[in-house]
Order: sequence, then C-alpha cells, then structure tokens
Amino acid sequence: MFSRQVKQFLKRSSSTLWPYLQRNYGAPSRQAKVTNDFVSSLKSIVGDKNVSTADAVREQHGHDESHHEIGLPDVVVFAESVQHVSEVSKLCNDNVVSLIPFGSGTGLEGGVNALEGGVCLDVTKMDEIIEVNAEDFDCTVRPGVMRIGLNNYLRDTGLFFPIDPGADASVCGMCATSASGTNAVRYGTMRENVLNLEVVLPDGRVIDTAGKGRRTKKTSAGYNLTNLFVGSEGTLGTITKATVRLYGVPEKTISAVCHFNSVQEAVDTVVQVLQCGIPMAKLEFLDDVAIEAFNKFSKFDMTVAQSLFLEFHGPALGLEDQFNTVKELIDMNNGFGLKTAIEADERNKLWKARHEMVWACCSLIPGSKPYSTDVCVPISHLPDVIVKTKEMIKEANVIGPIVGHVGDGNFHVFFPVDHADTETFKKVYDISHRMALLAMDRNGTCTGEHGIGMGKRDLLIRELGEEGVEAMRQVKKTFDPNGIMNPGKVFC
Ligand SMILES: Cc1cc2c(cc1C)N(C[C@H](O)[C@H](O)[C@H](O)COP(=O)(O)OP(=O)(O)OC[C@H]1O[C@@H](n3cnc4c(N)ncnc43)[C@H](O)[C@@H]1O)c1[nH]c(=O)[nH]c(=O)c1N2
Ligand SMILES: CCCCC(=O)C(=O)O
Ligand SMILES: [Mn+2]
Repeated sequence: MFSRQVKQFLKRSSSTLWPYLQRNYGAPSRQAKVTNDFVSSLKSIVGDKNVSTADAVREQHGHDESHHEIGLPDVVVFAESVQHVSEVSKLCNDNVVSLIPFGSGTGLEGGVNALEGGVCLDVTKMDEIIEVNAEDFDCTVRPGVMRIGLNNYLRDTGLFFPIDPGADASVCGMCATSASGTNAVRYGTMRENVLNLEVVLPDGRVIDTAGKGRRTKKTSAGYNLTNLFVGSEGTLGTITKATVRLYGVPEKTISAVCHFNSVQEAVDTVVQVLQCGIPMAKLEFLDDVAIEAFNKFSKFDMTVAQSLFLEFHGPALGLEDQFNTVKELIDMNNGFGLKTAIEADERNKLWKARHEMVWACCSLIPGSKPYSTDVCVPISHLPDVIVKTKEMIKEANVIGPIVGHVGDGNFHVFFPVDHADTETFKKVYDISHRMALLAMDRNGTCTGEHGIGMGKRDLLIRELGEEGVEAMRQVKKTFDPNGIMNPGKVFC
C-alpha cells in the first residue's frame, strides 16, 4: 500500500508524530512579554475601547474551529484603519512581541491560536466594500468583509464571488489560507481569484502586491507577490485590502444527486465528465457513512451509497445537453437514483446541508467535536486513496465519513471525536497522518485547502523537502526578520 520510504516513516509514526500534537511548538520563545506599558502604548494607537485583556475576549480569539489546543493571546487589539494596523505592527516589531492577524476564526488548522501569547490583531471592524467594478468583474474589500455579506451586497449587480468554504469566512482570511470549496472545480481557488492585496508588513510598511490600484486579469510584471501572500497564514504580514474576481450569476443552474455501488464507479464518472470538457460548477463526493449523517441531520431521505452531488451553471441554451451527457456517463458507470433540483429553494437546501456536513457528522456521536482532514491527489489516484482511507478507518474501528471536492481530487474525513476520549483521538490523529503520507506517496499534497497551521508543519517538510522549506524560511526572514508574525505556524 505504501512505498518503502513511507513504511519506514510509519514505523516511527506513533512515537515521533504524536508529540507534535502534544506540545512541540518549535524553537523556544524569543518573544518579549506584553507589559502594562506595552498595553498602554497599544491603547494610545487604537484607543482604550479597542484593546482588551478580558479573559472571555482572549479565549474567543485563542482558537479557531479545529481540534487544536487553545493558545491564548495576552491582548486582543481591534484595528479600525490601515494606520492602526501599521502602527500596531511597528510597535510589536520594535518590541519583538508576537502579532497574530484574526479574520473570523473559522480556520481548521489552528491558524489563530496564539502559541507564544502576544497580540491578536482583530481586523473585523474594517468592513468596507471599497468598490465594485461590475464591467471589469472585480471588487475590492477590507478584511472585515465576509463572503456571504459580499454576495448579498452583489445581488443586484448580477455578479457573484464564487469561493465558498462551508463557513462564512472573511475574504482576506480566505486569502490568508488559500481557501476554496465546492465551486473550485469551475472557478478555481483563492489563488486564481485574487488580483491584488494590500499588506501591512511587520515593520509597519504598507505594500500593494500588484502595485497600487492595479486590478488586471493578467500581469507579467516581475515576481508574483500576490500569490506569495495567498496561503501565507498570517506569517508574513497582515492583509488589509483584497481585490478579487467576480463572475456573472449563471442564467440557469441545475443541481443533481446520484448514487453508485463503488467509489471507483463514482470517480470514473467524474473523470469522464471532466474529459468531455463539461464545465461543471460542483462535483462533490459523499460516501455511504456521510450520506447516513446527511440524512439524519438535515432530514433528507437519500439512498445510503457512494454518492455524487453535481451542479451545472450556464446559459439556458445548451445546459440541458450538458446534463444529458452527464446522465449518460452516470448510466455507463452503473450509477442510479439520479434526481435533480432546479428550483432555487430546493438547490439551496441541498447545498446548505452539504456545507453543514461537518456538524452532521458530529451528530453521529453525541458530545463530539470535528477532527477534519484534508488531502488532495491527482484525480487518477483518488479511488485508490479513498478506498485505502476507508480501510484504515474500518481497521481502527472509528467513525469517519468521507466528503470530497472530488472534481479537484480533494477530500476530507470528518471524524466526530469526543476530545476526552484520548484513545480515539490518537487513532484519528494517526489515520489523518497516514492519509497525508499516502496522498504524498501518490504525488499529492497534505492539504488541498485548509492549510498547514500548527497541525501539519512536520508534513510540510515531507512534502517540500528540507531544501524547499528552508527556501520558505528565507522568504519569511526577508519579510519578518524578528519572527513576530504568527510564530509557530507553517514551520516547525
Ligand atoms: C464548517 C466549516 C467548513 C469549512 C471551513 C471551516 C468550517 C468551520 N473551511 C476553513 C475556513 O473557512 C477557511 O480556512 C477560511 O479561509 C478562514 O478564514 P477566516 O477569516 O475565518 O480566518 P481565521 O481568522 O480562521 O484565520 C486563518 C489564518 O489566516 C490568518 N489571517 C486571517 N485574516 C488575516 C488577514 N487579514 N491578514 C493576514 N492573515 C490573516 C490567521 O492568522 C490564520 O493563520 C473551509 N476551507 C476551505 O478552503 N474549504 C472548505 O470547504 C471549508 N469549509
Ligand atoms: C471540518 C470542516 C471541513 C469543511 C470542508 O472543508 C468541507 O465541508 O468541504
Ligand atoms: Mn472542503
């Protein structure tokens, strides 16, 4: 199942990997303490009301939606302007105090957890939609703008912002994690959809990654600084403005669901649909266990089997033809039970339930919280990797529904785990690491969309090699020589 190299690594896995989860946050702290004088200086920049050392506020900002252990910041600062962000950054840099940008805390790899205390910089008050250029299909937003709010604002323009992680996240937080979701197979991820970013560097300087005011679809002008900050997880600077691409709301949308007796048949259908060049908007996989959770939580009555959820976007003319071609491919692969949802209410109900799958999976074990995984492989390896993952889950005797953005070769297991149950927690941790190793063994990545955060730093080294990670560390040193930006994330 694994290559020899991975087998050797697995032999050591329970002794070497588990401690990472316990508490191995990398190099010993070089961070200075947050003193009363320091807090007074913060207050003189952003005003008393925008600085909090209250336990409840620190607690709220010390974790995201993941299973990772909470990490309390010493103080939470609410910025109201770019100048606030710049002056707070400079103060932290001069005093070598950690600075952790906070979007909306929906991350899944412990990105906002303050591993060495310091300042959590909450940018949600900066929530202006600066401009929408409808004819150019772009808009520019401040970091407090959330993706659902943006789409509500855009409703009358006939445009929409397609990147849709299950949670309602901040657009700039989505830049920081390089997020995607169910629409990526058609519209791409954040990497393909960000045109420009304004970033405050740790020393307080403000840069525009593509040049001030630039918002072209193409550029050959020098290095791609924009994409350096996409996926940087708050380790290089604070994003204070993002210009992102928009798309026309399709004239017609058809959603559909169908079922298969095997993972192979479901994935074969997906590959053939893509080979036919059908521009699918969504191609999602749910395994039988996931469908059980889906039915129970969202009150559906779907056949419990390996399933595909699909969506077609396009002009009314021709969309039915696309649907009919896909229907033929489903039949050819022994798919069954094809049902469509054309009315908006019906479609919204289906996709809302898909986005809530993580909570549906938790409903399988009362009192549990989600432990999510996220791997991505070239699509030809997908059936093999999913089937082997199911075997690992069965062997460990844990509950692990599989849900995937299968059109991208990306899938998750949402393990519902009672965190007090250490034995199950360890098993789940072990499976998720094995899954990542297996994916990497098949030319894949340990994370398609949730990022490295604090949870996958050891895996990043395996994925890129020491030399690759060292090159990243050098980039980090260039932008953040004092190492104040979100320490302990991405790198061991
Ligand atoms: C139920 C559910 C479902 C999903 C997901 C979460 C949950 C809870 N996610 C994950 C999550 O929504 C995604 O990672 C978001 O991009 C996180 O955005 P936040 O604003 O919440 O960032 P959050 O505040 O959690 O921060 C995440 C990281 O980005 C940094 N950061 C945030 N704002 C920044 C800024 N302005 N400047 C610099 N750094 C900043 C932080 O420091 C941290 O390292 C997801 N994801 C996905 O890709 N596909 C999916 O399908 C889903 N689905
Ligand atoms: C644990 C939440 C993972 C969410 C996700 O990425 C999805 O639903 O696709
Ligand atoms: Mn996902």
